[in-house]
Amino acid sequence: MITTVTLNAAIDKTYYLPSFPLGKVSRVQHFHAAPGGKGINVAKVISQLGVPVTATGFVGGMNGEIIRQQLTRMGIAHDFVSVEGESRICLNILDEANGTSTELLEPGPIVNDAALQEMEEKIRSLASQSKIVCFSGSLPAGVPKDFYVNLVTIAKEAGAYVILDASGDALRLGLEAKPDMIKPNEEEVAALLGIEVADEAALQQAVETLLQKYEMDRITVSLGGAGSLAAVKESCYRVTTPKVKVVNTVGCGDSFVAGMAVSLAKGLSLEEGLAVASAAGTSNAMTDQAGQIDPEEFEQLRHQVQITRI
Ligand SMILES: Nc1ncnc2c1ncn2[C@@H]1O[C@H](COP(=O)(O)OP(=O)(O)O)[C@@H](O)[C@H]1O
Ligand SMILES: O=P(O)(O)OC[C@H]1O[C@](O)(COP(=O)(O)O)[C@@H](O)[C@@H]1O
Repeated sequence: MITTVTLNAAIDKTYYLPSFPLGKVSRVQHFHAAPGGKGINVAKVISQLGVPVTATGFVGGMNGEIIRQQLTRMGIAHDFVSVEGESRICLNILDEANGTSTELLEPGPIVNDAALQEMEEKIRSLASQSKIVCFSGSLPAGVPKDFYVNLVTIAKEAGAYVILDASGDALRLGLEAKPDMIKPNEEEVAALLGIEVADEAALQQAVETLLQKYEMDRITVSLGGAGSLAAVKESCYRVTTPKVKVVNTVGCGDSFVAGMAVSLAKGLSLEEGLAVASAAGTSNAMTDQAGQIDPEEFEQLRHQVQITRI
């Protein structure tokens, strides 16, 4: 089993607008709402790839109930910790005229100490039944900035392979617990080392430094439509994804993480894993919803991904 952890679960709402003029009234004709937040998106794609997954995290209020109900309807197992307050809504406004995506992310509920303790116990129990545990996304108020250190440590002690996909302080501090894999973007790599990443050679060097410093198994740096760069102890790879018609890129990173988790759970090689992860990310970019892939397209894309050892 794979466990995904979303400490700030959400309802991801997407408004599809022919145009989005600022300071004007726009009437929304076409919208979509689904359980989201990074880890839940990861769970949705893992499930679409046919691997058993359990989603956990904090949920609260009516939105929390909707998240639980919708995941049940999707056939995704879940085991959340309830908190007071309301789970957030994350709004993505797609302007179809100029192809822009504008995201408005609510802060989410305030988590108390009792819920933090309950979460630690939940991770201990789920990680002991899981090959892979994916921690994804931002921390809601009340969660200490270094909480991922506790959770990553617990999951590793329970014997799981740990993926951490976060940013800012949550990632920087979480690294102290030495997760097995991270999936930063270029900016996050630069921020972690406090450097400027001028070109791909500098990025490769930065990634190798991080890999060594935090004794990780692998780092994949996602580069949007330009693909990704991946490093393990002995080698580094440049991955190029096919050019496609892009509809909505929200959730591409989560789909990539889902592909990586699935390939690790199945014992695939890093190169096979990169093909699966990249194809999942690209397939998500071609759909209008975050955390969704088209199985047929995914299969085709998987064979079109180009991986070069650098
Ligand atoms: N415009 C795009 N065209 C094709 N593939 C994409 C595109 N955007 C993202 N992807 C795929 O999804 C992966 C993750 O996307 P990325 O945007 O880098 O992550 P994040 O959502 O975390 O910023 C990329 O490495 C790539 O494989
Ligand atoms: O938990 P965070 O970091 O606030 O991010 C939440 C948002 O990230 C998303 O999961 C999208 O993430 P990516 O596009 O980076 O994959 C949205 O669905 C969600 O609204």
